[in-house]
Amino acid sequence: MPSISAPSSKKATTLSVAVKCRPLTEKERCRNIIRVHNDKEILVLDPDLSKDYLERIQHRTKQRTYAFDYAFGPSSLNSDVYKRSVCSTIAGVVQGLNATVFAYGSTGSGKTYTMVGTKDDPGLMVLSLNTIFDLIKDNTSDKFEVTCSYLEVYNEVIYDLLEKSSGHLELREDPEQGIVVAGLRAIKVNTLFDLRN
Ligand SMILES: Nc1ncnc2c1ncn2[C@@H]1O[C@H](COP(=O)(O)OP(=O)(O)OP(=O)(O)O)[C@@H](O)[C@H]1O
Repeated sequence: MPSISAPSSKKATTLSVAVKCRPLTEKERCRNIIRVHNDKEILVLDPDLSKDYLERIQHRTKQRTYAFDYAFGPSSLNSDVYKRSVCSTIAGVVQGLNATVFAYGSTGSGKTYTMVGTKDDPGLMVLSLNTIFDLIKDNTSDKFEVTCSYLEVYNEVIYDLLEKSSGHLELREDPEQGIVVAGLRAIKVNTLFDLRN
């Protein structure tokens, strides 16, 4: 079966990609074509159920395995995602490293749920802020300034989700940091979260 994965020679990377398959809605149950194979791979079944056994074994099928740095199934909590794929990145922020965590996906794919979450299943932004403030509390020698913004890039237009009446934001050039978004320190691609010290 064909599979797509990062080259095995690539041992260290500054970019990790995680996939999270949210629980299916009632309407979607008839198109249940995603299987989380293991903690790194998902299988997308051929949605054309009319294909017979012969076609499938002769690879005349659209069934594909996709590999990621992390794969999470419908029963995974946001805290599982956070612990495995984000937590170590956040710790570096308090030591002066820049880090970006963003959610990308189509409408209704679960980006807001993953980033914001609920009271019972807090999202990555909430868990990150908890970690940041815990680390700051433990650090008695440095002074910190924490800023937070929450942006969405939708159809290539940027919106400030903390100030909905602000309309869309413009990109501007910052001579020191390259492109930044409207002077804010966070970006979001239909939910993108950027942490800078
Ligand atoms: N892990 C999950 N467990 C339970 N429900 C979930 C989960 N992830 C997403 N959902 C539900 O799926 C629906 C769509 O999710 P969400 O609103 O987060 O999507 P979105 O990608 O932010 O959509 P949009 O781009 O349209 O804002 C919501 O009803 C949400 O509660």
